[in-house]
Amino acid sequence: MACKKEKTFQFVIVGGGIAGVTCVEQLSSQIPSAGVALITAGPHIKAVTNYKQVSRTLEEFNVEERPSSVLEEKFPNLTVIHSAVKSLNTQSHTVETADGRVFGYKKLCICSGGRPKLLTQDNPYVLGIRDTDSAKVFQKQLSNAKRIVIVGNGGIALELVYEVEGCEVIWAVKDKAIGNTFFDAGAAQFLIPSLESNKSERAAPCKRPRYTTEEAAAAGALQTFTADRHLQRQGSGVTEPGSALGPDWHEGIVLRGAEQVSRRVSVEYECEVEKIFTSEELLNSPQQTLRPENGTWPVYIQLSNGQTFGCDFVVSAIGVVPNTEPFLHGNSFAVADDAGLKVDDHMVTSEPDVYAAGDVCTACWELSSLWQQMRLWTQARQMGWYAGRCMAAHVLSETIELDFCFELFSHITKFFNYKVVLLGKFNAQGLGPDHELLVRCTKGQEYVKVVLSGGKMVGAVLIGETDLEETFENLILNQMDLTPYGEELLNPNIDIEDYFD
Ligand SMILES: Cc1cc2nc3c(=O)[nH]c(=O)nc-3n(C[C@H](O)[C@H](O)[C@H](O)COP(=O)(O)OP(=O)(O)OC[C@H]3O[C@@H](n4cnc5c(N)ncnc54)[C@H](O)[C@@H]3O)c2cc1C
Ligand SMILES: NC(=O)C1=CN([C@@H]2O[C@H](COP(=O)(O)OP(=O)(O)OC[C@H]3O[C@@H](n4cnc5c(N)ncnc54)[C@H](OP(=O)(O)O)[C@@H]3O)[C@@H](O)[C@H]2O)C=CC1
Repeated sequence: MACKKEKTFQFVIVGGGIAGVTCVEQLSSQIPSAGVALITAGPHIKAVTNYKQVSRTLEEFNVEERPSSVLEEKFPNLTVIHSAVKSLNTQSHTVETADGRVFGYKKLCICSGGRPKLLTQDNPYVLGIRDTDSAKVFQKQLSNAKRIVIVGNGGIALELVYEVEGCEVIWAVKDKAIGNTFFDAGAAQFLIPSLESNKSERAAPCKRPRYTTEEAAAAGALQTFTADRHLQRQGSGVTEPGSALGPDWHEGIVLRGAEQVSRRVSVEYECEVEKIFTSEELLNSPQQTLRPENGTWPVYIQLSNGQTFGCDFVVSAIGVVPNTEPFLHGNSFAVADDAGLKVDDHMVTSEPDVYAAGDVCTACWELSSLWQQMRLWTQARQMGWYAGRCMAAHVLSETIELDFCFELFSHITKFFNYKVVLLGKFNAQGLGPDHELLVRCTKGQEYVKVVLSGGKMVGAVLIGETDLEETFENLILNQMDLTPYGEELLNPNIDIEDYFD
């Protein structure tokens, strides 16, 4: 880094996604006189709008892309620099941008997000979806496609298989059930019928009826309850990167292929990708598993279950890799197994005066037994906000404790047009055999799962308009012994909110 330092800022934040922007906002409001620079590779920044605290830990908000001038007008001490950081020298406390400028910092926060993991690199027929540009490329290619293969079993795959129309979708998952990142097999079973119906045919998920006996009987719901509702106690065991998209990213864009069909999804379970190849490679290969249409598709994908599918393109939805390049070179950052920058309970990396937040970092403090990191919008906002507070506190020589939002994992989202709330150890993560599950399910309406450990509630999955999130959040947070209530906990004829008031 031979160039001359242009300016030194008290705080430099790298990345204009939710983590970076929230960090900037927090710092700028807490210490308005401090010089803050936001260095970001993308042309826009992300802004949280319509923020709503749903309960103690659950939050909902929209995210908008905005010109950075909006932020600069709001915070006069902020300078936004639109260029990628190409190198960082933690010894001299400087960063160099792709356009050759060098800036000094007193404290730096890396919020450079992540990029999609790709099944193969540099294959034009394998797409990852991350930012607005990659979503546009996907949309354009889809408009001419008759068949696509989606690989992966997490958030993006769940959204795409439901949203894509006018195109046959082959969904390759490596598990026995769909949506393994968010659900167990029971929830997957509940959701699968939504995939089999046309989007236009499916009933809008209804608001949860209150289950008083009279109302249920009057509405004919009692019959539904006895026929379809199952209350079970189960045994245990069960280019320049832009900012990541987020909630409802697909709502403003048409995801339609070239066919007249509405939705046609077939799921290939328990398989991984063995090979991806072009029609020429296929025709030159001696393999025997050819299908009649072979040679007519631009790309082929061979799965470990012996099936080979031709398609217009493959979507690689297999998770994200933290964007740590090129920051690592020449520095000695401690990096976690998932390639994220390790941060402690003050969001500090292993390098002095360097913090990190959002998808790029890996939480390495002693985690609460009810919280885990997932690379989500909400956590990016919470980490960016908390990193800003920690940076300010360190400059002001104040002490700061780990924020309450890291006590309990909570996430609200929507899959297959159902509201989905995840709390705590919703999939009994890390609990071993020492837990039990209570499940209540009404076909087409709601799926409620509670995870109990030692008689206490430690997690829950709520699908549909259950209205249970606040009560369950309280039960998880207060760790009340629920043994005396047993299965009554999910009895639909008991208003649980009143029960625990
Ligand atoms: C398709 C899709 C749908 C999603 N849906 C949801 C959802 O419904 N709910 C949810 O909670 N989460 C969702 N997520 C996840 C969520 O979007 C991310 O967890 C979150 O946006 C991460 O925020 P971030 O600020 O850490 O990173 P990003 O948003 O990725 O921002 C990183 C920023 O860093 C910049 N940058 C990168 N490298 C450099 C560099 N070298 N120099 C300077 N700047 C750099 C980028 O330009 C960008 O501005 C979704 C993600 C995707 C891809
Ligand atoms: N509504 C929401 O909350 C949404 C959130 N997101 C977020 O956006 C980010 C990107 O989403 P996405 O890409 O779906 O990532 P996710 O992490 O959600 O899911 C990745 C999926 O791919 C599987 N996988 C990993 N490697 C392979 C492989 N080689 N072959 C086949 N499958 C593999 C993973 O299995 P395993 O877990 O066993 O490794 C997992 O099921 C995530 O952070 C996600 O949380 C995205 C969309 C919606």
